Amino acid sequence: MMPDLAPPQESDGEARLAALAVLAQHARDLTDAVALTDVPERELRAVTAELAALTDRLGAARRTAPAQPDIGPDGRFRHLGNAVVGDTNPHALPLVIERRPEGGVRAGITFRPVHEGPPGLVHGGVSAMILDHLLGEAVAASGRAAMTGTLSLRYRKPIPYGTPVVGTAAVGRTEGRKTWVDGMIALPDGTPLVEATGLFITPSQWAEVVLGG
Ligand SMILES: CCCCCCCC/C=C\CCCCCCCC(=O)SCCNC(=O)CCNC(=O)[C@H](O)C(C)(C)COP(=O)(O)OP(=O)(O)OC[C@H]1O[C@@H](n2cnc3c(N)ncnc32)[C@H](O)[C@@H]1OP(=O)(O)O
Repeated sequence: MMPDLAPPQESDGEARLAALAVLAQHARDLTDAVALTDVPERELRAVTAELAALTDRLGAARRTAPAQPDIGPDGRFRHLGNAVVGDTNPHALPLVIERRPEGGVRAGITFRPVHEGPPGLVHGGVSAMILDHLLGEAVAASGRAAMTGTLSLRYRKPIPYGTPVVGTAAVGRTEGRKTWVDGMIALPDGTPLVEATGLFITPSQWAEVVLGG
């Protein structure tokens, strides 16, 4: 049984959502362009004025929250507004997560310069966010809906941005509403960069929820 999801907004047709996802990707590209631009000050000011006008246009009809979880046209749960995986959320990488046949989840990740923490390297809070989500998805893949209770990280090696790395997570054990789950971000050859372990708790009101594929 899926959790009760909010009814879709009238204006959330698939064509509009697809257009919003394209806009969100342009916003990500814009974010990268802002962080890395080397154009002169005069050009910066000109672009800023154009952007302010575009922000006003989008704000002409404004919601209080991004797209809420729903069931997509493929019959699968999706959360387009999510900060990590949401196609219509410019903040999302977005992470594309696969469920592994042997259990758990996997995602290829290429961090970008906007994720900078230490010079030239990925911010530890950004990798923590990705691992939090991956661990949560592993719990969901095991059929439970849960929220992070605790998350513990071991940063073994710095993560470079601009090169592909791999995130994985899998459930260890469960006890009542508690699920222990482990994950890591590693180089493609398996070298661990950040290891995570978390305790996820199924809120009592979600205890009856069994998530499908
Ligand atoms: C309608 C739509 C629904 C859609 C759902 C779809 C989901 C899946 C789909 C797709 C995957 C998505 C993946 C997302 C991943 C992202 C994850 C996040 O970032 S989540 C945000 C960050 N986490 C929070 O904000 C939690 C805030 N905290 C809380 O809400 C509560 O404290 C909560 C739920 C964690 C526990 O509340 P209680 O009221 O259920 O807990 P009590 O009944 O007091 O405790 C139960 C047991 O758990 C232990 N416990 C509780 N909190 C703990 C904690 N923080 N650490 C350790 N143990 C804890 C307690 O000691 C107790 O254990 P004893 O039974 O006595 O042995």
